[in-house]
Amino acid sequence: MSFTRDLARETASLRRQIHAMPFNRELAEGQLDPAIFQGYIIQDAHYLEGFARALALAASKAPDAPSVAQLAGSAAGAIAVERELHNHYMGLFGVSADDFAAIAPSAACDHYVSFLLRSATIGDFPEAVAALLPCFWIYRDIGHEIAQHSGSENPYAAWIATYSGDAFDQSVARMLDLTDRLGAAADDAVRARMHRAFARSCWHEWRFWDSAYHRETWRQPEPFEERV
Ligand SMILES: Cc1ncc(C[n+]2csc(CCO)c2C)c(N)n1
Repeated sequence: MSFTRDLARETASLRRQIHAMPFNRELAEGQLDPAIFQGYIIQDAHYLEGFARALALAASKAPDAPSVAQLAGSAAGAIAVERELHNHYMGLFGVSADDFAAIAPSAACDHYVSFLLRSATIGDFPEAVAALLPCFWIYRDIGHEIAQHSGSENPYAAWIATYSGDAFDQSVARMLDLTDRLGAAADDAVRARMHRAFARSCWHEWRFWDSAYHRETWRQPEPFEERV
């Protein structure tokens, strides 16, 4: 069995739950509250920049030139493709660059990005790749599943088309292939770290949608009077 099949089997339950999340079900039906999608897309723009940085850091650790080119290319592609998608939706919702700059990353976004950056800096190359994989793989599966039963009149059609398109499929296939090769060459200790990093990122994907759906903000302490 390939290494990525193993990863899929271990995270099957969480991945099924991601498909069943109200965010994704309502998005598929075109019924997702635009305010929720707006909050999501703003957080996703923050996420994307951190994700591209993590890809670029991982690229710098790659053991061969084709892998450097693949990951650095995905970093550039992530910024380009997603900027287009985000500009489309931010324009539609009337979110200006200043509005965006005034909204800080959510706790879920910050946590996910920090995890990816940590994996790409402190982790070794296989671990970094395993942490980066769910972002590709889960979005492809969600994109395809939603595209199967969603009409062109769906307000989220541009988002759905991005993640169910051929160009994206190809970059996911390359990432799966790289992970399989790394998993096959790894010893047990490295493989265990890859499994852990992959599962943690799958959880972060779940958390990112959950937090967007509930429009979560940072918890703050109650204000209190200082006694002097
Ligand atoms: C939280 C979150 N996770 C994954 C993606 C999907 N995604 C973002 S960049 C990229 C690589 C190539 O474009 C992919 C697949 C997202 N948008 N938001």
